[in-house]
Amino acid sequence: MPGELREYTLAEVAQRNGKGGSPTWLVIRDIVYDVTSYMEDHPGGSELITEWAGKDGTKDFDDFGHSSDAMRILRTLQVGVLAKCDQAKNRQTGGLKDVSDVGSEDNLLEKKRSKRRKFILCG
Ligand code: HEM
Repeated sequence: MPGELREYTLAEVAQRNGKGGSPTWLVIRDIVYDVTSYMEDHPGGSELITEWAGKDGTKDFDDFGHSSDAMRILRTLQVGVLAKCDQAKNRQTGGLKDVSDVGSEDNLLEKKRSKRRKFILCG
């Protein structure tokens, strides 16, 4: 569908880690970004981004407390969204901000759906 963003698994993102001529992708809050063209312009240096190449850099990105300018640049670099199954995995490994979410009905439903998607998308 036009305008709809492709889903990528963490494994697919990991293949775009800037090595061997691949582009540099990273995940921030379940969105997949291609930051290849921005690396050299990054005020914090390219090394900080390289550290998170092919991975989920949400925590470090947030820890710095980037400005709305940074968010605006980020939006222009979006290439996709993280596959739902991996979003769930991220939450289980500490991405979940609010522990009260864990047992909610929505969350359980989402977990069930995620399991199904896991089978389809993430093997
Ligand atoms: C995930 C890894 C990242 C880390 C750890 C990180 C860290 C930092 C740090 C430490 C600075 C401060 C540099 C200084 O003042 O000397 C900075 C600035 C900045 N970064 Fe990042 N950064 C990351 C990714 C990104 C990405 C992906 C973008 C945008 C596409 C971005 C955009 C900016 C901008 C615009 C600034 C200037 C200050 C501001 O407007 O917030 N950063 N970053």
